[in-house]
Amino acid sequence: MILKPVPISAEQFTPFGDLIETGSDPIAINYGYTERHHDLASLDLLEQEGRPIVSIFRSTPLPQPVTLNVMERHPLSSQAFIPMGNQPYLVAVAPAGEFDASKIRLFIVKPGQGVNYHRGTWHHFCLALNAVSDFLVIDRSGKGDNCDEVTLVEPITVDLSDCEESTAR
Ligand SMILES: NC(=O)N[C@@H](O)C(=O)O
Ligand code: NI
Repeated sequence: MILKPVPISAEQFTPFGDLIETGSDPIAINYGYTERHHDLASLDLLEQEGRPIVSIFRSTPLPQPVTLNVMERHPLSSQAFIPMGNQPYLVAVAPAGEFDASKIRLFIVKPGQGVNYHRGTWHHFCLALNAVSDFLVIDRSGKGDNCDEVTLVEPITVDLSDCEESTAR
């Protein structure tokens, strides 16, 4: 199957999680020298005495044409990725619940945008593009098996041919 990514939007990502980006009504703090773009993601990290943790994922781009063979979910927690560099990246998601490959959605995400997968949202592991890319990751440490993985019966080839958002920065 071939999929073309579409630019992510908060509305289109709502079934899967939160889009983390600056908005139009920040709170002025620090004597007006800082805009607080407040409370952007619903973190769900405490299940079964879970502990929120902050990590950095240094991700190497998959060879092109990018081919997706697996999807995963975290049944016990959310997982947030905030890019630390200037490269776009890909996000592949499917609704929580029984995995349905026909419901996979593929997004291209700008360097200034992060994503927070809600608990149980199926997603592909971190998909850097163009260059090795660092992501700040907020997820859960704790008891229990928190990663289910499925292998795609039909791998997905990502078509970036006319995706101007995917070009290197
Ligand atoms: N395995 C791991 O910590 N990372 C994945 O969950 C991922 O979504 O990249
Ligand atoms: Ni994950």
